Amino acid sequence: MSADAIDLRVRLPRQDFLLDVDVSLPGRGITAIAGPSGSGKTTLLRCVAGLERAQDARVRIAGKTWQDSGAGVFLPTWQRPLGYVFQEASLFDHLDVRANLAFGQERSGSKSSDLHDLLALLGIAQLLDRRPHQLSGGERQRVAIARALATQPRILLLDEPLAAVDYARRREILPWLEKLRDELRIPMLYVTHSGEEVARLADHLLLLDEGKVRAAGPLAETLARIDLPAIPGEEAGALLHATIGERDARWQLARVDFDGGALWVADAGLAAGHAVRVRVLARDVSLALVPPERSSIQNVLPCTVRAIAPGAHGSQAVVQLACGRSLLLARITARAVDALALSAGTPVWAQVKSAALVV
Ligand SMILES: Nc1ncnc2c1ncn2[C@@H]1O[C@H](COP(=O)(O)OP(=O)(O)OP(=O)(O)O)[C@@H](O)[C@H]1O
Repeated sequence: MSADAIDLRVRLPRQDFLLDVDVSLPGRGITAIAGPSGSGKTTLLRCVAGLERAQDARVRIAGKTWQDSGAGVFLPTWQRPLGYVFQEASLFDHLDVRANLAFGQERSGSKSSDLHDLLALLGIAQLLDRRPHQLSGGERQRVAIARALATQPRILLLDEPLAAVDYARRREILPWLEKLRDELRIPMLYVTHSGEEVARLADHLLLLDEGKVRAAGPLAETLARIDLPAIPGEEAGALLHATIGERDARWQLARVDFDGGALWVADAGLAAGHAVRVRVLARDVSLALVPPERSSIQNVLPCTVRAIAPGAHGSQAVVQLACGRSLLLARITARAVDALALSAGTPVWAQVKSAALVV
């Protein structure tokens, strides 16, 4: 474990629920915390913040111990350098944006030059004189994030920050969150129910189920596991980290290159060299033992079967494929697995019917 890792061991019993988590998370980037309703996501965040006092817990962030029940250490919330962003931005209505930000700054004694950087990072410099009711939902959340960051925290905790924002505003705020992920040096724990936000923002995924860790790992690797349920409400599928390689103006397609091959996807106007994420749903991948010819499916990748698991319905199977160092999932019928005699190690051609840039 690296020195700046987030080390969480929390045991918190409640009447009908036990949060029992022991996990080490990376000290950089966004860790999405997902799982069914009531699985303990918010409770875990509240334990990190010290808003919930688990009797049996160890919380270490950026090399500092915030809580260690064995050693009798429990820092109260105000002594934990953290930023907390809720579903509804909790700004002071009687203060303008400038004063709201100053409130966060005074708490930490940070400098105005830091604030200048924050305004640019979140694109809110032109909103300083407005009061919260004069902001859109997306702008309010950006100000709430800036205020949380103005305290110079060592970690940013976000509890479904886009859940109360409508679809259009969500699309507007996502690029800012991407920018934060790429430019901030502190880690973020990001609770969400949205597969879209996970695919777009997360570097790492922590999946909770009934208070326990169901999985924790790098995003692409974890999404491609066949022993896990997909994120609740989302379809199973893989995520590829890729780069725009070439654009075909005539057919409005872009080639994305990843470790394992290349796919043509709808052109989103991004220039060659741009890093992108590509989502490939399991239901859009079929398999063949020989390279298909004269097919309408033009994205065909040589792969090797890594593992096969039963699908959600008895007729289905999910096949995990290695394509270079990337992983794909294919959902096919159990009968097709039998007919093609697929097993771990079988070389196959994956036909990708549809793949989309996550933008
Ligand atoms: N203050 C509380 N007192 C007692 N039980 C609580 C309290 N808050 C939450 N719970 C229970 O703890 C469990 C975990 O709740 P939590 O809010 O952490 O789940 P969650 O994964 O964040 O859910 P959701 O996705 O619905 O927000 C649930 O069974 C919930 O009913």
